[in-house]
Amino acid sequence: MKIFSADQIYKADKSTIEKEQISSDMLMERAATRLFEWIHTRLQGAQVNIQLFCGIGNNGGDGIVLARHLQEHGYNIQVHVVNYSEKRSKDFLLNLERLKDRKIWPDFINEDSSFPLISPEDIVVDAIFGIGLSRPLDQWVANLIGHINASRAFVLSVDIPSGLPMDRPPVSEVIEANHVLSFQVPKLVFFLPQTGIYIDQWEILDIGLDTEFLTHEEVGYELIGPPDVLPLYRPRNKFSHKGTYGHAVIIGGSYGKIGAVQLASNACLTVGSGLVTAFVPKCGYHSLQTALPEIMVLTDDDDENIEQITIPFVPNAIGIGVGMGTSEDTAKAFGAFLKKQENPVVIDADGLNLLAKHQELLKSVPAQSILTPHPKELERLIGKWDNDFDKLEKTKKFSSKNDCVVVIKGAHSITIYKDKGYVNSSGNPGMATAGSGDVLTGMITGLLSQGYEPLAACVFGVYLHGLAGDIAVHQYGYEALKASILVENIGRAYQELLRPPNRENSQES
Ligand SMILES: NC(=O)C1=CN([C@@H]2O[C@H](COP(=O)(O)OP(=O)(O)OC[C@H]3O[C@@H](n4cnc5c(N)ncnc54)[C@H](OP(=O)(O)O)[C@@H]3O)[C@@H](O)[C@H]2O)[C@H](O)CC1
Ligand SMILES: [K+]
Repeated sequence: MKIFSADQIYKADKSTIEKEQISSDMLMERAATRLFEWIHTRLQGAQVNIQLFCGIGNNGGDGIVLARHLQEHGYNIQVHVVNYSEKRSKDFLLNLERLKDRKIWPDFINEDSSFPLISPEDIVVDAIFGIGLSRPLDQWVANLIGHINASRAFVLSVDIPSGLPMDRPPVSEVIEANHVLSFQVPKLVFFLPQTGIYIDQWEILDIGLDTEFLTHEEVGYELIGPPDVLPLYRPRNKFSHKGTYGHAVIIGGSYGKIGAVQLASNACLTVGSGLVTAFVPKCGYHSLQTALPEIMVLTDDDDENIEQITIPFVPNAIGIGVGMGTSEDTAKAFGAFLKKQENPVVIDADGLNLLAKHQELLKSVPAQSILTPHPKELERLIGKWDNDFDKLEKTKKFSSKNDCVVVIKGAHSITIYKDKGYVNSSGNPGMATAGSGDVLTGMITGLLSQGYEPLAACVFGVYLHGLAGDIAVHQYGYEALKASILVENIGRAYQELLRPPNRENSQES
């Protein structure tokens, strides 16, 4: 699903209005009707106190229209206009008049007003600012937002939590939304660590914006869910054999860190690589052969570290770096190995740390290779960033310059290739556990080995990894979720992804 910028959303509005030959207030009516339907379906007329805080722009206008619908259906409402500017939008004013025609007179909150009491049992509709926020809030507006946050009432935000800009981190107070009803498209800020913290849950309301525009407009980011990953899946062929699915090699490990290679190799095999060989220092031989009878093991001459990498065949895919250590000898072996590679490789963990330490090695990384850093590893590679948005821009530049795919691991892992980002939607906090990244590296390597293109292997692999975690969490809970359990659930994740839609349900919806 595409993620649009504020400018693109305004363009989509304009295009819809022109094509359908409707007025802008009709689009506002449509948007607010969706809001009303969402609330009405859930509340079914319940006499809970609903306090609507409306700004003076179109986000506020949505709130005012919603108030009218709620009142017409007998809900118990209080409407507050947050009077932060004299520059009221045309559709806000129009709908304010319509509200007054129905004998609903909002109270106006100004700089010197006292704030209304909000009980924890109330529902707050936050329609103060939408995607038009362009500068820091006046102090009294920030105070009002603080007052709403302190109320412990359920807060439903219209389009985006008020105070949250679309393209940079906030500098003042932001509504902490329990639920965001966002129009038509998800917003990038929902998925970034600095801004996603203001949102518990979000949902898209389809307000019928021009599909032609939405389909053809190029975007910088996409949100990846099942409809995006399913077309990437490569079905198995009846007459296939293990050779069809490639021979992958996982290179890594050092004394005390052989487990990382075990997890990655197991994940690589479980995701479907035909054959898997692990290359480790000698100390890893017995444990790997015992733990994973299906994989083959090659060893370095050294007992504890990798000092020379020799693979006596040409693998279909290589994942390198997990548990590998960063000793000088390993760095030399890594550098020499990279120079010999022609096909994309997957580089993780200490492989990334070595690249950061010896930046001259970057030119030996084959085109379209995959780098899977967590934020600290990314910082070592690309340097410090000012904020999450800057981090993404810098990563895009790094990816373009070095022709590599970068998977920024996190709550919503983002795969970057050149000027495009793919935001993952699966996964949960239980996956923040030792070895989770090793499993991902193994999975991506296993997908590459089966013939997935590098970018597809990342987007598909990251989603499947998160889905395995989402399935596992039902049985284990967040705390007890271990990386090996993720591997055990890769098969179920495939099944879940490929499960045909329930026909009855799909007919109803
Ligand atoms: N397609 C859709 O998604 C539709 C969305 N709708 C809703 O419209 C809003 C966007 O409305 P807009 O009027 O453009 O912007 P806001 O309501 O967010 O803000 C109103 C104006 O406030 C000014 N502004 C910005 N920052 C501040 C600030 N810190 N303090 C005071 N004032 C501020 C700014 O105007 P300026 O000219 O003064 O810069 C804003 O324009 C969207 O989120 C949806 O809720 C439509 O209803 C239907 C289609
Ligand atoms: K809002």
